[in-house]
Amino acid sequence: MQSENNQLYIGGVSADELARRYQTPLYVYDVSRIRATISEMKAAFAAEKVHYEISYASKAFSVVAIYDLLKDEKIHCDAVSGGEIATIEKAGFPMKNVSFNGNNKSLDELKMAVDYGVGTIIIDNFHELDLLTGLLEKRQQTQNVLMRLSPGISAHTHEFISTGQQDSKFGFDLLSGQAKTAFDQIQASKYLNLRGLHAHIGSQIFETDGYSHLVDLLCKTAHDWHFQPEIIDVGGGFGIRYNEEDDPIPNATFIHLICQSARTASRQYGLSLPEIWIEPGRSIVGPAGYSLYTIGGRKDIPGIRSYLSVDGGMGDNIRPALYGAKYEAVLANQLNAAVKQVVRIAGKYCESGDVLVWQQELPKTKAGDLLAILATGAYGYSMASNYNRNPRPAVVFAENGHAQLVVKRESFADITRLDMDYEVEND
Ligand SMILES: Cc1ncc(COP(=O)(O)O)c(C=O)c1O
Ligand SMILES: N[C@@H](CCCC[NH3+])C(=O)O
Repeated sequence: MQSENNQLYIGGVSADELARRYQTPLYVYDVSRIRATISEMKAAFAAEKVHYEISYASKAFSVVAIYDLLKDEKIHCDAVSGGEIATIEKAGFPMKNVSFNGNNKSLDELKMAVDYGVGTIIIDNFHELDLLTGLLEKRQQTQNVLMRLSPGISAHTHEFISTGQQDSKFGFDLLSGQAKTAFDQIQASKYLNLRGLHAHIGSQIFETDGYSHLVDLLCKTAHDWHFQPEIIDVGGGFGIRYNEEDDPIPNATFIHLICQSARTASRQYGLSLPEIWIEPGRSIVGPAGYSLYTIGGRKDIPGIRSYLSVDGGMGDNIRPALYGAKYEAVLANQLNAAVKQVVRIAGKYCESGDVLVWQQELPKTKAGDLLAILATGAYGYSMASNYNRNPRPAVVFAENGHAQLVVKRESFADITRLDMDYEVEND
């Protein structure tokens, strides 16, 4: 965390100046931190001397500015909806470097992907397989695809963000044999070019075992199917630090172990080492993001607790309410002042569960002070809502002392824009 004169700085710009210029609540990204993470990941792969691709998972944070940055960093990205593809297209991001995941892609979304020339479609289920094959046949066009497997591996993470277990809506089920049936169908189609296998075991993962098992399983499956994959894609999920309870494994360690496992498994199953793809979202943008809020009201309940309310909440960060996620906050305008209180930081939404930090030590605070919640760069803006008709905050990118507004704050006019003007008929 950068600080100067007891003030929080983000990308070389003081939080105070950011709040004055753009108001609060505000999402701010430290752009050089995103670049550093990508460089760290690239260096880890380069050290392994493997062919690889880092495909940023858009769901973590999808706006034009992030794709501009990824273009600059020359990595790929993964989309899961027509809306994300439209945002990627607006950024002029090379479509050949885009993959398309999702467990219920509509025909319109598949058409959009094929029309735009999305590089890789990651086929998830039989319905999609039929839709895509029909579409390509009509157009007499071929498409590069991966197959998403449901590997039956449970990562130790929150149930709602664990995706690799057998009881999951994602991917072709391996254990029941459905995946093999799908594989045969894909291989039999002259419109589908199957480049490899994909699986994702979950998110916010703090151990490496799941990935080693997964790599082994993907290679063993390929071997059993007499298939030499060009690619194995092990998904995303690398855990990050939100508060002091989190002790994440460095991205480079995950990558090293994934590559080592791939080497071992390829040798064991008689495969040439495939290209290794990862799909990290949270680990690329999460630690680089800050949410700035202005402190408002306070409620002290004797013998119970104190609530500090801020001008945002579950509409800009649903994760504490949805997953019980724990964050850490700092008093941005008194960064190093001594701790004087323990408070619960609540939002302004009409829900008791609208909490941003369950238990936070802070210096003495007063209304008007600036609070920053750390590591909110992933699944904050991307999961934001207009609950209680609150406008979504603006997004600012800060780098080398320069701040750039990249998404405008919503106005009340934006909030009411889609409500139709209609005549009420009185009879
Ligand atoms: C298929 C797939 N890839 C990548 C990700 C990104 O995960 P994370 O943001 O934890 O890296 C997800 C989300 O969990 C996912 O479902
Ligand atoms: N939205 C989740 C992670 C995404 C899981 C999707 N596979 C979170 O905030 O942690």
